[in-house]
Amino acid sequence: MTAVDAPADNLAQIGSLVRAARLHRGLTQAQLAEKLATSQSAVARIEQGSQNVTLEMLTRISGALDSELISFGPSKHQHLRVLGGKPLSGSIAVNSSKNAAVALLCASLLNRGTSTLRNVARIVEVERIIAVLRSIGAQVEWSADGRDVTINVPDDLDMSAIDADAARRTRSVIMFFGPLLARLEEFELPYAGGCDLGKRTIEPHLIALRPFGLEVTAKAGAYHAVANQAASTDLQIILTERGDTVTENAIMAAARHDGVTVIRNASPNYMVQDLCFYLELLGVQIDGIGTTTLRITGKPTFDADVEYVVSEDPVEAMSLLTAGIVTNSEITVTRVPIEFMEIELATLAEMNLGFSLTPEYLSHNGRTRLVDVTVYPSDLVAPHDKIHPMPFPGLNIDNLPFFVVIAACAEGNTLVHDWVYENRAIHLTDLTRLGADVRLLDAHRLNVNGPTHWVGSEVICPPALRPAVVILLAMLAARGESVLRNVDIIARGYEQLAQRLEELGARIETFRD
Ligand SMILES: CC(=O)N[C@H]1[C@@H](OP(=O)(O)OP(=O)(O)OC[C@H]2O[C@@H](n3ccc(=O)[nH]c3=O)[C@H](O)[C@@H]2O)O[C@H](CO)[C@@H](O)[C@@H]1O
Ligand SMILES: C=C(OP(=O)(O)O)C(=O)O
Repeated sequence: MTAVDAPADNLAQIGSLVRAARLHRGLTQAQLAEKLATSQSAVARIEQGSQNVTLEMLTRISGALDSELISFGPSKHQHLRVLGGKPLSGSIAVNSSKNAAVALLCASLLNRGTSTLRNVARIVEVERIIAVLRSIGAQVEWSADGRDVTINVPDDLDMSAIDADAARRTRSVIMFFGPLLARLEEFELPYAGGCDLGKRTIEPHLIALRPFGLEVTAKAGAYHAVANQAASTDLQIILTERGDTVTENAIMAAARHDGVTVIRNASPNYMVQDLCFYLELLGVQIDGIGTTTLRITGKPTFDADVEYVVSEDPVEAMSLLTAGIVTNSEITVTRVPIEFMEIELATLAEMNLGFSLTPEYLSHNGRTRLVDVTVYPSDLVAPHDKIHPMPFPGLNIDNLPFFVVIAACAEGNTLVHDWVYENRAIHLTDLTRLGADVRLLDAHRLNVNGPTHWVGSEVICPPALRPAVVILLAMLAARGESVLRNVDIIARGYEQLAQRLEELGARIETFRD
């Protein structure tokens, strides 16, 4: 039987599919191994994407899990059928964050020792960065339970072997610039991609990294980077934008810079804090974590075996709370990183949402403050003022789309202003297909008139992560049957979202054409 000689990215995707289907069936790796007459470690390797699998094995796995894992011929997208209009109940925990995980994976390039990242979300964005790391020579392994990742980076990286396809499908790969500039004199990175949110510049990254000696020219399909001497030992970096990944790039460059770097207008957002906590474990001294001015004392080499537990995702917290709010349910979302949800909750309080919080407790990283939030059925009203995002501390840019579906449930008129992305607001007008009155005033502003009498409908998933989830959540509110087509993009940022919502009582069925 022929082995599927697939690129690492595909093997990782097959592994993720196997794991998702196994968990959906409620089987352990050992139970699946028994059905397949193989060992648990073989199942673990398949799920890690670290083993070529035969077509025969794939067919057997499909049979054992009663799930079509691969199809031949034209690709078959995944769709969701939702039977909505029913209240949810129960409790659900927030998963660890996509944006911290990708930053930490990029930062592991700085370390010569073993970096173990615990509690990593098994999502496509993470798999893509792992595929890129593996392609240039890093050893990246998932633990048997699929929660932890260990990374070992060799002294010599082979940038010519980079998995350009995986790299081009994520924007996060731009965070290779910061750690690589201290390791390599010259390298190329494919142009970074991501969701369809309109143009996203990398200019602030190039400005921030220039004082460290990085010079970048754009060539056909790739950035050509040359690392020169840094401008001086002590550096002052003033960011032109308080962006998250640009701050992370500057921090990673500063960590390896032999001197003191002061970064001003830094983003103090959650993923930046996670990155700083990991670098502290590596021995980098960072003053000002959680503020807009960071003072970093770098080190030319790192050779430490470190473990870091990734913190909880505020955007997933917002997504799960929204599921409860739009279905007018009482649900509890546990492990909410409260520092990054305060403004969202204050805005929701102004909209008359009833909710309660437990006392704070610490995340497994020992640093991030968590609470459990219970939301109650409420008669929502539109806020007096427009809702708009700001770099942290402000209403999170990625949480804004959830306020559109919430505003559609509220009595009155809400203006939502997404000044950040050129092309994200438009995707939310798909809510009109489910009965909402959402009008695009211009590329950045939406007028939402509620409350909505939601009705089930069929919608093709927008090519943007958060708007896609917003449509799914509106379908939970909509009476009758809805179909959301081509939902693959949701797996970029959410692990098992449909299945986890089902645990709250949502009725969602996954199917393919
Ligand atoms: C992997 C990761 O961590 N991704 C997050 C990160 O992406 P990332 O850091 O890549 O975000 P971008 O650099 O694309 O910034 C988003 C947009 O905001 C604009 N901008 C940003 C800051 C600012 O002070 N002024 C300004 O105008 C940028 O020009 C851009 O249009 O931050 C975004 C904004 O929080 C989030 O949506 C992404 O989920
Ligand atoms: C825009 C987002 O992420 P990225 O930067 O990965 O595109 C997001 O998470 O909504």
